[in-house]
Amino acid sequence: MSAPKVIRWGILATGGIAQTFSRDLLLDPKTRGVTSIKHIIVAAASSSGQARATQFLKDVGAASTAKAYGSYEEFVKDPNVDIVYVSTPHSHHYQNTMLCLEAGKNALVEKAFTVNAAQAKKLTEKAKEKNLFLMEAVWTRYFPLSHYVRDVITSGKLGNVQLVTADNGLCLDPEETMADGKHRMVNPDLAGGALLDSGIYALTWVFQTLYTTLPPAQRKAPSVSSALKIYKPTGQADELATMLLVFPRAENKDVHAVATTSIRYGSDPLGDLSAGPACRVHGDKGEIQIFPPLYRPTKTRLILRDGPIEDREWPQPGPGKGSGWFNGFGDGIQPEGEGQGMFWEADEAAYALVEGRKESPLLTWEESVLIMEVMDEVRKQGGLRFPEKIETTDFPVAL
Ligand SMILES: NC(=O)C1=CN([C@@H]2O[C@H](COP(=O)(O)OP(=O)(O)OC[C@H]3O[C@@H](n4cnc5c(N)ncnc54)[C@H](OP(=O)(O)O)[C@@H]3O)[C@@H](O)[C@H]2O)C=CC1
Ligand SMILES: O=C1OC[C@@H](O)[C@H](O)[C@H]1O
Repeated sequence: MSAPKVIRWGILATGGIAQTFSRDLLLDPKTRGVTSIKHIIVAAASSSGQARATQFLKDVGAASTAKAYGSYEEFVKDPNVDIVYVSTPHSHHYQNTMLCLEAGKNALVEKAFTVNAAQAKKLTEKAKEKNLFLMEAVWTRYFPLSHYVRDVITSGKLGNVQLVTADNGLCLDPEETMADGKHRMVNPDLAGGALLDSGIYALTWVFQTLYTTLPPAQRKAPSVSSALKIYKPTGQADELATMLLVFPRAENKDVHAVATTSIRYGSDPLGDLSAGPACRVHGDKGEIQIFPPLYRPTKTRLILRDGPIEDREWPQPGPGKGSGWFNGFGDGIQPEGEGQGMFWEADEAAYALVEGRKESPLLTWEESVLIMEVMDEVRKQGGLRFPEKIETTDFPVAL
């Protein structure tokens, strides 16, 4: 057996998700049956200073040779970095990713990809021009569970799919946990709000069941009707979004989808799945259900009209510490012994680098841009625009 190909990662920003991702990245890939690749972290950068980056590298268990940078600009020049994981708030993704691409670095960029579709398009154009890999880090798409659900749909088991409902409610109390309005979830300067933070997962389920499952030539953009509720304390970010999408299909087979998201109510208020599925894909021969939370589901139920009900559990492989979660509110959902599951997206990026692919078929550039277009339209219908300096496609802009 040949030695695994080593992918050298650089981590841009040292916040909550950077820590979770990095810990997952360094778990032994063999624990999930992956033998052809291996991830290492060779550098990290913090805009808060080099000491912060040094501490981060230590905390996540990177090798002592990994380099710590106190500036993103210096970091992207590091010749040892194959790919950068961009983990700043939404507001910064465009500037930070453009910085990486201009410096010739491949990039895996946290969700939501950018603030708007124009920025997303510019990034994909730059990646094309520079012949670089670029992917939006919607980790859920790369889970074995998501592969299974897409396969159920493409196999025709459900018949003609007619309706998808998907909900991602976070069950947080923003007045209590984000009282000063500065948290990235509600802060307009960081492009906060339910839609970009959490609505992206409801849309992910709608898109990966109704759009990704079609051959590219048959994919068509949906129409969008929506309503947003503005989070009053910060005034320029949403706390609740409701979206009705209609995907055009030939022969009167248009498919409807309802995607909902909220910071306040929870898809699984008791945290024990008692509220039932958070996504239902309804076909004329049956349905598949995905249980919450939609960003990290671990249970599916297949109900066919002429077959038995099939429940499946999808625990994440480990060995994780079972500790905590990364949204800063301490609501840990990672069971003891499991990894978080962020390694699947890292593996997908690594395979692409090894194979020379510039994008992933599981979330193409075109689809990321289209989803941003849908969220643009939802914000337009809801009268929500962020400050100009984070909506702009100008580069570089100091934020
Ligand atoms: N995939 C998932 O499940 C999750 C994804 N996310 C996504 O990850 C991204 C980051 O979220 P998260 O890690 O929770 O955020 P944090 O606030 O914990 O971290 C963001 C980091 O970005 C850097 N940063 C640079 N400029 C700013 C600024 N002006 N304000 C705040 N931070 C800044 C800081 O790192 P430094 O000082 O080192 O430069 C900071 O620690 C978002 O896109 C979010 O949607 C978040 C949670 C879960
Ligand atoms: O991406 C995310 O997924 C998990 C949530 O808890 C988090 O707030 C969000 O940013």
